[in-house]
Amino acid sequence: MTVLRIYNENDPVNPVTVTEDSAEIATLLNEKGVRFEHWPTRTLEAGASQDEILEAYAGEVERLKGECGFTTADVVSLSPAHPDKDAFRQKFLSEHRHVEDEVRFFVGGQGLFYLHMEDKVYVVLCQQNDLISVPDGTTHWFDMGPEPSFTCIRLFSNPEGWVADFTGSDIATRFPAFEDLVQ
Ligand SMILES: CSCCC(=O)C(=O)O
Ligand SMILES: [Fe+2]
Ligand code: NI
Repeated sequence: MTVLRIYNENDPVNPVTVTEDSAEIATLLNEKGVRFEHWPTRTLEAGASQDEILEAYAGEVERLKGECGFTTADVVSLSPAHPDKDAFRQKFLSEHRHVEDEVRFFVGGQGLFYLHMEDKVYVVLCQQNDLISVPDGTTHWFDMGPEPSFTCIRLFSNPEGWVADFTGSDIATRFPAFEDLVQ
């Protein structure tokens, strides 16, 4: 179940809001310009290829491309067996921003997005069928946990794909990690 926790940036221990109500999560995120939707489940064979996944969700991907001007889409998938899972986890675990919206659709699995917006940190546990779009310039980080298990469709308008501008802040080290929040 998708969960949203909202913290004051200076108090990573006591969230001011915790909700599992999808409609409330969407409302609270939309208020900050963060798109949050549930897409329908599309039937996929186990071990489906990137092209098969993108084909299955072609309708939604084309809609977002049309609405937001994205030009490319890819699929990122990690499992606990991935030899570089620790390096991948660290790559996203430092606060950064992008010059374009960060759009992620969870075909399967789950991951934690930490959105540092004004004086709050919105911690969103995204799971299967969740679509989140983090507005360009929003400082954020992502924790896939010690045993990552997710498949995400990513949409880009930047021809260079995933480019991050790290803020150099250590705020991510002060907030609860995936294993602290996800059972
Ligand atoms: C699920 S992709 C990992 C998250 C990400 O791309 C990012 O934080 O920039
Ligand atoms: Fe990012
Ligand atoms: Ni959900």
